[in-house]
Amino acid sequence: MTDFTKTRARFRLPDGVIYLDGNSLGPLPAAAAERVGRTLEEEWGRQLIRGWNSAGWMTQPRSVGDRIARLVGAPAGSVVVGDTLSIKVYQALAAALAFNPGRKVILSDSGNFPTDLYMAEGLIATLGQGHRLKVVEPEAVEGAIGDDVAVLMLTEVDYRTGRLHDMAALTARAHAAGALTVWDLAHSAGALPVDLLGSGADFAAGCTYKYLNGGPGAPAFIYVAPRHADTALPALSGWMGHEAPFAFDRSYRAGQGVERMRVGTPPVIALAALEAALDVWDGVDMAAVRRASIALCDLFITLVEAECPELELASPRDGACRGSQVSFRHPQGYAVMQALIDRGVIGDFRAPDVLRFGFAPLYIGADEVRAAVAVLRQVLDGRLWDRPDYHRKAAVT
Ligand SMILES: Cc1ncc(COP(=O)(O)O)c(C=O)c1O
Ligand SMILES: Nc1c(O)cccc1C(=O)C[C@H](N)C(=O)O
Repeated sequence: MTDFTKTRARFRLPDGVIYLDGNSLGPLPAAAAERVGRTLEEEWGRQLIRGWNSAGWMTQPRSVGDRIARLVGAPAGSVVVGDTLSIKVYQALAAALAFNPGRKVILSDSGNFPTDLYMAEGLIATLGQGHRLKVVEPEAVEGAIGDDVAVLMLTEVDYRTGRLHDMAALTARAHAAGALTVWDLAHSAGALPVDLLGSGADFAAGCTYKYLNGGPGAPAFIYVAPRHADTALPALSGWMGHEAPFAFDRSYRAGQGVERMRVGTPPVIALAALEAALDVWDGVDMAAVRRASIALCDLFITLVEAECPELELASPRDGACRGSQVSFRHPQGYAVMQALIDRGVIGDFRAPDVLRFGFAPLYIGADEVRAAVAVLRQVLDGRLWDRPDYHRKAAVT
């Protein structure tokens, strides 16, 4: 039984804040500062270069990968950590395309996060082999999986609306059509149970700074299905993915299994913060997280629709079809969100008009949902959003 009052106590959240933006950046785990401090003082400070061996820095990408694997339904040894999600999407897509050389279409949807589509376009240009990115509406994906598709590349949970794709069904459909799959789990890992092995996914990648709470700039992870791990082509053939990095061979030989998806030096200090964040997940049951997340999101929808009829639901109503976030539209969405943030309710805004609220049961409960809706009601009733400074867009929204 997961006790969410205990997990809540393991985060440091400022007083007076209701944090509904863990779908963009998770909060600070209370143990992170001490853990990072230890890496700085005891490991870097005292062990110096010896830390690569004695503090386990060099093997951390795999050991941390194994801890994430448990949370996304992947076997130990199939996940490795490093780089950014954009890089990991590129690597996964490149490897998937190389398995299907006779086909030229990468199929994705308009709900995908732009960086995934940009990286696909960049890869297509680099390869120069006549590939084409086909982007359809999310509802049209299944019907668009034809015999020209090399790779189906999707983000499981839509960053704007929270709409959830059926990973197992779409993967099966892609495989039946002779395509491979690449799944972006940015809004899935730590948000809902993911069954990478059971769904048959070929490749997946995700970030650790959202629901996993690894901190700003925390490294990404990549999953390679065990059946592909020793043959997948590592497009970014950096020395850390080499079979023997310290042999300093002139020629590249891909490392064993998922190790070949490593590129360069691991971000040791960021990995220390991520380790502290993953400690909170030890013993947490993803099924319990999912139940609590759906209950919180359902409560939020019910209260907002009852008390704030000027907002229009932009997320699926059925919890089973949604990630762990709820979005509403309002023509003055940006200003409304600034007014909320000023009053301690932190969500975010996605253009053109989406107010986005993430619900992470590890540190958010029903009382906070009720309090957040009461503040939202005040902001709308009093037109508290109607202030010139609330309309001036910041660089990062
Ligand atoms: C679905 C998705 N993919 C990728 C990214 C970004 O990846 P990166 O860590 O490279 O900035 C995000 C969010 O920033 C995202 O929501
Ligand atoms: N990665 C981010 C960043 O570096 C700055 C600000 C926001 C982000 C995000 O993660 C945004 C997020 N992927 C989204 O769903 O919009």
